[in-house]
Amino acid sequence: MTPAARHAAAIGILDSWLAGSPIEPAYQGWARGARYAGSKDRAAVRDIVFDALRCRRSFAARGGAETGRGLVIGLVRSTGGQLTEIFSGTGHAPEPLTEAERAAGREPSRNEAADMPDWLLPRLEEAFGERTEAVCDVLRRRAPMHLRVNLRRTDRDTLVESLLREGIEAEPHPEVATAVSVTSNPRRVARSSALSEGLAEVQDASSQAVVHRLVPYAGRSVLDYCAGAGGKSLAFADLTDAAILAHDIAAARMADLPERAARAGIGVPTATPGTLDTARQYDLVFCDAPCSGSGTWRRDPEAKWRLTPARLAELSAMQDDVLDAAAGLVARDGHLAYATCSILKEENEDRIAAFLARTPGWVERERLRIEPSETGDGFFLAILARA
Ligand SMILES: C[S@@+](CC[C@H](N)C(=O)[O-])C[C@H]1O[C@@H](n2cnc3c(N)ncnc32)[C@H](O)[C@@H]1O
Repeated sequence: MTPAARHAAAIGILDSWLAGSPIEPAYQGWARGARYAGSKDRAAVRDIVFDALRCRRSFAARGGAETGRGLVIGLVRSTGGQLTEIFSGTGHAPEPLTEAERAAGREPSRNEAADMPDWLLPRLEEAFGERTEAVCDVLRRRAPMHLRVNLRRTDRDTLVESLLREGIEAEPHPEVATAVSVTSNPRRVARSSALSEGLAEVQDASSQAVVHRLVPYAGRSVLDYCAGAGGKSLAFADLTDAAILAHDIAAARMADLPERAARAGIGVPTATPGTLDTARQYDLVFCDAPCSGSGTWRRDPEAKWRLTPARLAELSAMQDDVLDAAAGLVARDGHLAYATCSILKEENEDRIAAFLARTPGWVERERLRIEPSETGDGFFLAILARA
């Protein structure tokens, strides 16, 4: 496919999305019909679509319309590309710009330039003050890819060498001791032998940093109460000798965990609310709570436009329920840790304040707030204990 044909494909996918289809089915619908598209074409089309999702408002302003064409015109204008080369009308390229399209388009307003829904900006300002613009700007860019070295299998330098043999360049992360930043060919990682042999797991550096901060509190037992796919359970098992139990309300989310644990040379049993022994207590109960994911919106930009005030309130109620249930499982001298990959105060500091207000006898011991940046996703962690 020519670059122009790739942009034409992205326009079609973005139009389906704007008409109400979720982005994955919209992309897959195109990909299924595009037998002529090789893996590089598919990756390039996906990149254009996701760039446009991340920068929806600013691209629509520069492109003069919130349509697939408008977003892609805005993208080309924003990135200094040649509109006449992409919109040439030849072969499978998009049609040339009309007079009206050439005349349309303007510099985005301050809110549009942040590429955030209007209702969210004041909430981000509450959390970040003068840094709000910089934080929004980070979320407009592609996310870095990080791996966690599995220390029970290898070390970071050996992992970097092993990746290089498969044409993947990577370097030690500047801040997180177990993390490696992939600097070339990230799409090869999923099928690399480093992953299939259990030398590493894909995990953002901020997720790893949260586990590092909790290692001193692990004691002899950790309950990963909202384990999901179990990335943090595996990190705990690699970094501590504590017994780890992975728990989630949805068993299906943990389906791959036993296999991943076996590959890493560790054992991580799983439980659900139906099987969890609620009479048992743990030195550390870790709640990686369901949240808006706003600290990771670079990876899932669709979610930025899908979140509503009503959904945020629903999430806050779920977060409160998780904290209440988890607190009862903490041993007398143990710790309760609450984390989200959200950057919204409502899901973070406010949830801790509400828990402490309604649950006498608990105090906050430590807090970590990680701003989304070139080095990792946004994260929040609070560590609580009985007074
Ligand atoms: C942010 S994700 C966890 C991510 C995971 N810890 C990781 O590192 O990949 C939140 C998880 O909480 C689970 N969850 C939601 N409500 C829950 C509840 N009341 N009890 C336990 N798990 C819950 C969801 O099924 C989801 O898998």
